[in-house]
Amino acid sequence: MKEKVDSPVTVLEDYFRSSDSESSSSKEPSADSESREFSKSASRWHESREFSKSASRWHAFLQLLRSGSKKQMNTLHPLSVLKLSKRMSTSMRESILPSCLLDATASPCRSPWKIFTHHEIQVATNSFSQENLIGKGGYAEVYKGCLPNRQLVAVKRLTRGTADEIIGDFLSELGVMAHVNHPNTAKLVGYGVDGGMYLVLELSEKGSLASVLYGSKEKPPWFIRHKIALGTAKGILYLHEGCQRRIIHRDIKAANILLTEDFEPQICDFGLAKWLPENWTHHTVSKFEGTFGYLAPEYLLHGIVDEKTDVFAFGVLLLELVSGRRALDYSQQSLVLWAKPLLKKNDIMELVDPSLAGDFDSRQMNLMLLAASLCIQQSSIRRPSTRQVVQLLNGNLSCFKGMKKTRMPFFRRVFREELLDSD
Ligand SMILES: Nc1ncnc2c1ncn2[C@@H]1O[C@H](COP(=O)(O)OP(=O)(O)OP(=O)(O)O)[C@@H](O)[C@H]1O
Repeated sequence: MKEKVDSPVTVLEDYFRSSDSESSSSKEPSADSESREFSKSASRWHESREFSKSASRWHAFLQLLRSGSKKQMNTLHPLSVLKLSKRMSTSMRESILPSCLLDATASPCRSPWKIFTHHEIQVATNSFSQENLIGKGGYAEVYKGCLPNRQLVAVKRLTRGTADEIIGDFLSELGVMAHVNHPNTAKLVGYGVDGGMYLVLELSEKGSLASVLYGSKEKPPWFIRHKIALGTAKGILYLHEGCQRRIIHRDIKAANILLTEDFEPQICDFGLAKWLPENWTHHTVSKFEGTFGYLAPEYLLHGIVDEKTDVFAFGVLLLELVSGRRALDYSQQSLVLWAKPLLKKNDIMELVDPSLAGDFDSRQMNLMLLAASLCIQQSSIRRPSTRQVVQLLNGNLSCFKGMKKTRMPFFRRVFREELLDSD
């Protein structure tokens, strides 16, 4: 339907006029209690920041592996394996890592994921034929595959770096993928460690959001863009708050949002994901990784990683959904720099993708632009939490009550008139 376009701030205006007595009715996504159960007993492995160099930790790790308890093996945190593995020589790794991760033919531990032999993967992907190649990133090639039971899968073959780096990247991504379980995260079917490192995922029929937004002539209509925005926000909220550990994805972007047959978004590519202990405010990384166009200023300048890193990238993704423009265009112009002055002027007609031809729900558009402008704030403190972003996209503005008090200067500047109304 075509509707009159107001400004994103009119959403707040309406809200502040009538909301003080109103209580929130929106439902928050519930935490995934199953996945909390999943690694309760592994939590003792994560009391410290890093698996330190100390021999005692190695000893504990070896004890756990040797104890042979299936329960303990199943709940052993995959990250533990990675962090330890980085300090392992190949021969040590071979001698102590669960054999199910090293030898597909001799697996004693039962897992919900299938372990594929190289032959099975070759058959499924038609020997990695070029026709089956459906994606290529900086770290991997992704092939479409068909299993004997006719299930369609995506086989991610890790390609970048030395053998040890590939094993590290593989264990890292496998660890996170094996841990997450949400409708808006990609689904692991199994893995292979024979003749290479392979992650086998459910195939996303529609490919990635990037291919749908930029690679096809038929641009997605508004209701699909809105569904993708909300589903992606819920997926990120699950990573930040819903699963056992705080997970920061660190590479939220259109190419990492897969789409199912009915355009349900699924976050994929956990290759850069970081687990943060509960009591850490943030983590600082020295190695620069991620995708230009989506990087938060504090990450670019100081390597600071926390939930707000993902919130910033999600703001860029919202701008892509609204404008149909890439985060960085062919002349390397930043979408954020292009959009900021337009957001400030509320120049919605200039911001919105012309291919929508004005066909969108104006309230949803206002909410999305408001969410985008908050997410791409320069200062990470001023960005909303992912929970607030989900609330906002759901049309629930109650979170602004708190923000109104705690972040007055910002709100005075951006929503001055609305605040006057509500006061
Ligand atoms: N399950 C899947 N179904 C369909 N296509 C997929 C699937 N997984 C990945 N792809 C495609 O392959 C591309 C690359 O995958 P992925 O992002 O995991 O690789 P990567 O090398 O880790 O990328 P990056 O350089 O962003 O880190 C995706 O953008 C997507 O187009």
